[in-house]
Amino acid sequence: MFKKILIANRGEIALRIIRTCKEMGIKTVAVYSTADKDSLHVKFADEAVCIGKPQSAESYLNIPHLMAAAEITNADAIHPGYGFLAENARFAEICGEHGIKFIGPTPDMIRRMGDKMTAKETMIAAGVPVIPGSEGLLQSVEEAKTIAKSMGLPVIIKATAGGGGKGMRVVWDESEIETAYNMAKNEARASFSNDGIYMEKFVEEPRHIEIQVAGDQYGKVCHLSERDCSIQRRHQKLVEESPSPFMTPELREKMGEAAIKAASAINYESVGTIEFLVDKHRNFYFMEMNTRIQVEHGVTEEVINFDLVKEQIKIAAGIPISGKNYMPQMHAIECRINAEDPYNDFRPSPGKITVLHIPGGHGVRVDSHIYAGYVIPPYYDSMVAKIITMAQTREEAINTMERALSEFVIEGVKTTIPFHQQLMRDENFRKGNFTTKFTETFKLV
Ligand SMILES: Nc1ncc2cc(-c3cccc4ccccc34)c(N3CC[C@@H](N)C3)nc2n1
Repeated sequence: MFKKILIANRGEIALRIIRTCKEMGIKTVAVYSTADKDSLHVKFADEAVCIGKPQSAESYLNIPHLMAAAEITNADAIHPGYGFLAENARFAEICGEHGIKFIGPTPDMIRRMGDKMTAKETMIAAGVPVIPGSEGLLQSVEEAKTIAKSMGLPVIIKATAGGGGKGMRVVWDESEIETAYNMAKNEARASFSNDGIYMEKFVEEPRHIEIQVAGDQYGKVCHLSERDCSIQRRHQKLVEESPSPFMTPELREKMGEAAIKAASAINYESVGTIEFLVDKHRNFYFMEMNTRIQVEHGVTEEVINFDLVKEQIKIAAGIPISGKNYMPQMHAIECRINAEDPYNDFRPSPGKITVLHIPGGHGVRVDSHIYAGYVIPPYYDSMVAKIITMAQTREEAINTMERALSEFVIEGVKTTIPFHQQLMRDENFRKGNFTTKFTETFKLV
């Protein structure tokens, strides 16, 4: 087992990883930019190293600075968290070259799943349902027109180096295809230095249901049930829950089996997530595979009573997984609380927290790094807390969330708490009647 882990991240996920390391008796090294010198993860870690200026490129994305921090503290492993370098194959490779264990899958797995067309081809070969579309990357506008004609509109053009909604264009009319093709290609080249694009039939009003998976170094793979992440705004998840209100035992069985096929196809090693689109007829299609621990991993932890970060560290240390699959024993809902103004187009609202009261009580988990007097920096993403509530039924979990949100006091900055309070009271939400289009018609009053 590792003696010392450097956490190459900040905020709540850095704190989350430090907590599990402490329980495992593993020493921790925090890294921080000059803007994060007063952050909680710095205070909770056994050691802390300043790795540079506030801009991520000068600090949390700066591989030489991170490797130097790992060397001088003699860390034997690095946990990347999510975001930043968590899915950067080159970073994983460099860790290996320095004899430091990257806590995650191999660079090859990261690279293959990071290329969306390669990921899709891998899934087709594994017999996992994928969304109908072009075979391989589009080679010309003419080809795009031919495929769109044969599939019927609407279609969606995606960047193979994109993901998470970046580099996607939905086409509703044949006349738009040429423009959409050229713009998608140019945007992909500009954003990802890779202009590979492909086309799919657009699945209208889908749900986004993802399956948590884990695999060890010995070829064993399991699934740890689903999360419904359909409530999103501009591809930013806002609310996640498990079990999905749209799930049936048969669908869970089939999606779990498909997720295991997907992970087994690449001999997956670490924790990961298989994202599916589910249409109104409960047909499901592989969308993407995430090779990292995700923001919303706590929802799964609470419904199956399991520490996913501990599992990820044990897998990296070569410990075999049990291989058993897990089904939800509870209902859990997570609201992401961002320092943004929901009455002003969710504009970021950094600044000093003058008054703070964190909710508690039965069925409430809050993962957060903020404290009274903490100054939320403007340089990083705006999430300041995740409230997770769990209960025997979905209705009770929603009621507990409403109660917890009403207790949550954050003064000095604006937050999305009012948005979530209204969402919990929304009739369609309470009925589980929502798709990824939900927020397009949900207006905060
Ligand atoms: N063929 C096909 N049809 C519908 C889709 C719908 C989504 C999607 C998924 C989740 C939220 C969305 C919000 C607006 C537009 C699209 C989505 C989607 N995503 C969004 C980000 C990435 N995970 C892939 N891919 C799609 N692909």
